[in-house]
Amino acid sequence: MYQPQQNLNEAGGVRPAEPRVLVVTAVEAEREAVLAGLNGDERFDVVAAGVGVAAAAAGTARALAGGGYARVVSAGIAGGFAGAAEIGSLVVASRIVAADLGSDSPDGFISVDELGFGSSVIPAEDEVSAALACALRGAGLDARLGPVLTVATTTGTLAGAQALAARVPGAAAEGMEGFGVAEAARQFGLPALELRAISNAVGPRDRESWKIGEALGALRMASSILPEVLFA
Ligand SMILES: O=C(O)c1cccc(C(=O)CC[C@H]2O[C@@H](n3cnc4c(=O)[nH]cnc43)[C@H](O)[C@@H]2O)c1
Repeated sequence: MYQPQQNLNEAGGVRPAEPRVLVVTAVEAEREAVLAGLNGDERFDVVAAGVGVAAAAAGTARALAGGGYARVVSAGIAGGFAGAAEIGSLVVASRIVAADLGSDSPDGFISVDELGFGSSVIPAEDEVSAALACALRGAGLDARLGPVLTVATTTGTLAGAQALAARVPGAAAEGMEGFGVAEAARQFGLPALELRAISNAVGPRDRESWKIGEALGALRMASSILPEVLFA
């Protein structure tokens, strides 16, 4: 994984002194889509930290340890919940929810919050996330604010999708990294937002229906809007 050195860019040149934005994706294809959208904007560092919340948190913390950042963005593809986010659309997180962080029981899921062991929700609806959703729509993109769930296992059944939608009212999208990125940012005292491009429907596993290329295209388009919003 590329480890940005705060004072030098990838070509070895001196970086701009202004606070920077760290964008964290899971895989290289997502990182390349974001970089294409940013079109060489050196105020951003983009790292592919790996799939899943542990890799996301560790990779984010590793990058932030170098200092110099003002904000963190978790970006990538995601599943969309029926009626909330269609394939090819974009979701900006109003809340970043660790939706399976807790305990199972005969009476159903018990969240870590209910267990008294911490919080599974990181609020993300601030003026910046709202401005991003607005700017995306202003650019003609299908974008909305909504809760983005982080799970350890991609949902693969209708019952699973229904259980998550009942657990998190208004759930818009499901990914596997956002809570890890946002928690690492929180521990560094930095704001975080999550931007997801929808590649598939959350529900019965149907690999053939995934539209990863379309979602990566939407992610690239959305990334081109980030500078005007994050450095307004
Ligand atoms: O089940 C499969 O065959 C399959 C094929 C390709 C990719 C997957 C993933 O689980 C990708 C996980 C990866 O992409 C994000 N993502 C995209 N859609 C979803 C989703 O519906 N639920 C959770 N995560 C999703 C995620 O952030 C990972 O980085 C499976």
